[in-house]
Amino acid sequence: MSPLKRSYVFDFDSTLTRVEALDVLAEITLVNNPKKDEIIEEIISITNLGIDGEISFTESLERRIKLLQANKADLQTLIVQLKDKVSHSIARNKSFFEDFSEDIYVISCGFKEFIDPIVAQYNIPSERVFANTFEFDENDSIVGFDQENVLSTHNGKIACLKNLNLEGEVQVIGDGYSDYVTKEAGVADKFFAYTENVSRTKTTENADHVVPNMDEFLYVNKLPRTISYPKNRIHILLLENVHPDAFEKLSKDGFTVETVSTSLSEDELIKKMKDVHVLGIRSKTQVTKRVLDAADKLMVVGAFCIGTKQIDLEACKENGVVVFNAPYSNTRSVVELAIGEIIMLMRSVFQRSTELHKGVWNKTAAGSREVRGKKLGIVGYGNIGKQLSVLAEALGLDVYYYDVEDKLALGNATKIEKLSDLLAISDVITLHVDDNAANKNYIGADEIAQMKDGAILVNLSRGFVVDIKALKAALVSGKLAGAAVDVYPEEPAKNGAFTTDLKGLENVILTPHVGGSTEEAQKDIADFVPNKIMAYINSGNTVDAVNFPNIRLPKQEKSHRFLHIHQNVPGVMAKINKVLAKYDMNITGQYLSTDSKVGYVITDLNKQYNPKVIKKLKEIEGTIKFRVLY
Ligand SMILES: NC(=O)C1=CN([C@@H]2O[C@H](COP(=O)(O)OP(=O)(O)OC[C@H]3O[C@@H](n4cnc5c(N)ncnc54)[C@H](O)[C@@H]3O)[C@@H](O)[C@H]2O)C=CC1
Ligand SMILES: O=C(O)C(=O)COP(=O)(O)O
Repeated sequence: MSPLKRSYVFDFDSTLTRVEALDVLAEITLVNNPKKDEIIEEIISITNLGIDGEISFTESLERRIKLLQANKADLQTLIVQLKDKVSHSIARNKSFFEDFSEDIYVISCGFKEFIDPIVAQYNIPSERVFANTFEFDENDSIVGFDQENVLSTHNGKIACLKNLNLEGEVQVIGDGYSDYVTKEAGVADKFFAYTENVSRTKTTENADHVVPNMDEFLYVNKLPRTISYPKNRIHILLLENVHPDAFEKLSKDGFTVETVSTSLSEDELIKKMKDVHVLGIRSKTQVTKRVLDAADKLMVVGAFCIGTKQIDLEACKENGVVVFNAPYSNTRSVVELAIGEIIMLMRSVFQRSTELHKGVWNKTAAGSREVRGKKLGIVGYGNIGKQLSVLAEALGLDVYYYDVEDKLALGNATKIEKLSDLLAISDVITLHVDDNAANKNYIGADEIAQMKDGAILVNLSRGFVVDIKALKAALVSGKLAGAAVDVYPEEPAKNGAFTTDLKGLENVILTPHVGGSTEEAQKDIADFVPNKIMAYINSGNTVDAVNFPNIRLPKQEKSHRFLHIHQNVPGVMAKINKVLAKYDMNITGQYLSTDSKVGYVITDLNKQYNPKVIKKLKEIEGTIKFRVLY
């Protein structure tokens, strides 16, 4: 059976290019006109009236041309600009236009003078471009257009297509109502509403398919494409009020992104995970084995924070799910809050403030001390502990630290070998250990007893690190002069009611886990984590993954990329390469990295592949996940 003959009829403005060409021409011709903005606004509104069918197209064209005051030289400038404004996914799939050139037509109510040179780059010859033509006067000024051309008239595209009488299935791809009506009139078999640049309800609600880009169009039609699976089909779920920049960035890259402002319970999450490819969370959402087992399509979890113990990292690995976090973005914010709280506690500022709020003036120096010269004991000298060390020293604090790992002292900080020694000498103890479960109740009654009388405790790490009952007892008895607590053993999934045993105690600063909640930190995280997610989804790069072998293989031109995640058992690589050899595939790059449980291999191949090879690779025993990138 011969393959179905198809003709592909593309619109030009806002479909093949990201812009309406006459709007761009207006920007060029009106550059020095004091009424430029007003006129451009008028042109845009006339353009839209015409596209939506509110006024006749001829009228829209006449009115716009009059306002434009353009000439031939302006058209040259326009062409140069339009060459840079081809729709991204069209440019990405240039080979489709080259390979299917004979079946591709452009029917536009724009003008051949600027369309021809743009689409010629895509191998579409002038004879398959149907559009209007300008009329010029003796000074090369544009004074009108060829009124005989059907495309200058209302519903001109219908007449044009009818005249062409194209063979086979006629598919029209465009963003405007005038494109849709070809289907309605029966001269097109299928209408694809193209929404990469603009989405018009009147067009999308009537379409056979709404295609957000060329990848989706090619996917729906089972045509060759540069991306094997259109990104708009990749569903990203962002929980816990992740900064909106993440939504922007990921949507702009073509993914379908859904946001939820709160965390979700295990059962709620399980219900949602069926169609989720990428999950973004912060410190609250528990990504358990049950959640992962319900998430067949899941490829990545992005922790938009530092801590990752809320995620079952081993189960992720076993399911071939890569986890990224943002290890640095919010560290400075935590450090600044710690410094501020240490000063506030040393000065008893919250007591004085609370008294005054209640109408009591209590001017006193009792229990109010400078930080200068006091001993600060940092427990956990990691990314946060180290930065705090430097800033605290600049304030005149005498810095000591204890870490289970051998960490180099920054500045004049002094390393202490035993926690008990650090507890005994410090005026302020601040906790910055990691979220490892082994740190549960790390600071309990015994440790507090070892602290100086009247010392201060700050916890911005994890709630379970401190035994809250022991802390309360020490604050009530006066053993400790104050505390700042940002994190709690149990934290709510969303904003609202909350209580803790520490509520109501004097000189205790309570904050709702906001150590890393600054605009700067959240913005930076919303840049950092999406970059990691995109690098993995788009090219297979796992550098900086917290649970996975780290690989980056530079992109190679004109190659296909296969990603294979498998159990790390002997012989899998040999089997992969045997399958590739059997199907005569030429490997141009291959990189394998393993850890004790999984192996991850990226293979680049420079030949068209037989689809059977994919099936065979998926069938290899021990395969966890397999993906073709391009
Ligand atoms: N309150 C908030 O909003 C935020 C809290 N955090 C929490 O802050 C903590 C520290 O973060 P980073 O400095 O980025 O982590 P990190 O991993 O860079 O440093 C942690 C350090 O603690 C040390 N450590 C672990 N257990 C220890 C123990 N029992 N005794 C002594 N040292 C120990 C480690 O060796 C490491 O040097 C983490 O728990 C993180 O989740 C981080 C950001 C925001
Ligand atoms: O980065 C971390 O580990 C934090 O504790 C901050 O978490 P959050 O993003 O504020 O839920």
